[in-house]
This record gives sequence, structure tokens and C-alpha cells, in this order.
Amino acid sequence: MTLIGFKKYHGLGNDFIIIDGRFSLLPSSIVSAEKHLVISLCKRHYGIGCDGIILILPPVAGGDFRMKIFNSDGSEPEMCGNGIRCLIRYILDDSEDDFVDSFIVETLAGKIQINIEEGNIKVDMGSPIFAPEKIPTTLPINERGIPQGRITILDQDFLVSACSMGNPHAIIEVPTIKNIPLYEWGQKLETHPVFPKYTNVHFVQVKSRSEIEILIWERGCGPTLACGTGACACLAVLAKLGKCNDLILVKLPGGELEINWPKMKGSIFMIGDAKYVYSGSFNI
Ligand SMILES: N[C@@H](CCC[C@H](N)C(=O)O)C(=O)O
Repeated sequence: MTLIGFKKYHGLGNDFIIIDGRFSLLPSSIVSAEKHLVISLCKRHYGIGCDGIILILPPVAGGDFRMKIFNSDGSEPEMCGNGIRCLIRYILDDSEDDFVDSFIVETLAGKIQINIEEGNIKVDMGSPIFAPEKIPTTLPINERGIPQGRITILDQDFLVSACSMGNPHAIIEVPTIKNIPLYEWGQKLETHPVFPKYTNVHFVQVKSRSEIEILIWERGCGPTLACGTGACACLAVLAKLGKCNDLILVKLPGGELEINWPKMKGSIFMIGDAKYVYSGSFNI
């Protein structure tokens, strides 16, 4: 049996256990994230309980470290906005050097630049991707350059827009997010065939040109309290549709994020923090 230490962090209630593999080799069942192990650790009420597991690993492509993340169903997404803030908060808490305020994290979605500004974590989330084959989606591009189309599930018709922030997102504007049957609709939309690698799903209420509120169903997790990549994808789609400014406040069930896409060109920036919850260990 091997004892594995972890620390739990959350970003607006999107919670992760972080396992640090920078300085010692982790057992192969952890690094390859054996499905049954991830599922049992993430299971609420029966396991530690979290939306996902983050491994911090030595860099392989010139970054400071590498993030490997697993959803609570054991699948491996390309990127996670709240997760990367949790990882950076962990690094800052763990470090004795107060002067480091810039990091490069390697992810499956590429290298992510992070800066610490006035105690907040500012993440360069990269440019939104609208090319259908890169999301991937079979939805056709509309006149504003967004993959968009109608999807019918459970006798309901939805106008769905798609965008990738390294991982796929489906965005559906609704008059109000109250009374959305998230479990019924989320599951069906996540696995709809127009998204061959499945998708994260966001129901969005536009409150003004500078404020939106979203309800989230995450790929491989189900409902979560926040989704950083999703908040960026919502801004990208709504800004391109001419419905919001390039700097907005995104209200999520777990709190608020400031998202900025300066002049709608290049990278989107996400500003927020993450919090330590507790430490523990488990045997495998
Ligand atoms: N919560 C995340 C996204 C995590 C990955 C997602 N479930 C996927 O499969 O793409 C975030 O904050 O971005």
C-alpha cells in the first residue's frame, strides 16, 4: 500500500484535490488516472468528494510545471480555468519565495501564462476557437463566424452556439436561468452527436452588456458551481453576437469572475482567486 498526500482547493466552489508529483514519482495508477480510482476519490459522500483531480507534474515543454486534470468520471479534459487557479494558489501557498509572480503551466491545450496581480490570479486563457473541426462540432458556421444551429432534445428546441477554450463548450441563451431542468437537459446536450467529443453546456442569461449569469453542466462531471473556461467561452460567443462588451462580470452559482477579451482580439483573460480547503491522505 502507498500513502498519497493531497490538498483540496476550490475556485468558486469548483473543487479539486491536488496531488503534487513535482518532486517524487507518483504510482502509475495515479499518473494514468485509473478510472475506478478517480471515480471513487471524486465521489461525493463516499470518497473525498470533488469535481476533479489535478496532478502537478514536472514540465516537459519549457514551462514551470505541467497540469494533468481528470474529471470526476475519469475522463481527461484539455484545460480547466478554475483548476489552473487552484494549482497556482497551491504553488503560492507552498512556496517560500514571495517574489515569483509569473508562471507558465503546460496543459493539453498548450502553455498557459499566469500572472499574480494585486493578490489575484490573472490567467491568459488563450484565444477562443470557433473552427468547428477544432471544437469539435458538426454545427455550421453562422454569418457572425460562430458554429451555431438548432438541436432538439426531449421535444425542446435549442439554439446552440459552440466555442472551444481548449475544451468544448455549448452556449444557450435563455430569458432566465431560473427553473432550468439542468439534469435532464444537461446530460442530453453534453452527449449530443453534434459534439463528437461531448461538450460542457452553459445556459446563459444576459443581464446587461457587462453582466451575464450562467448555469453549468460540465462534461464528465455534471452540474458544477463554476467553470472558468465556460465563462470565457460565453463571453467569446456573446461578444461576437454583439450582445455584450469585451469586459464582463460573469455570475456563476459559486461566485463571480471578471472576464476580459480586450477589443475582441487575441487572448481572453480571467481574473479570480482560489482557496485552500484542507489536506489529507489516502492509501492505494
Ligand atoms: N471546471 C473547468 C472545466 C473542467 C473540464 C471540463 N469538465 C471538460 O471536460 O472540458 C473550468 O473551470 O474550466
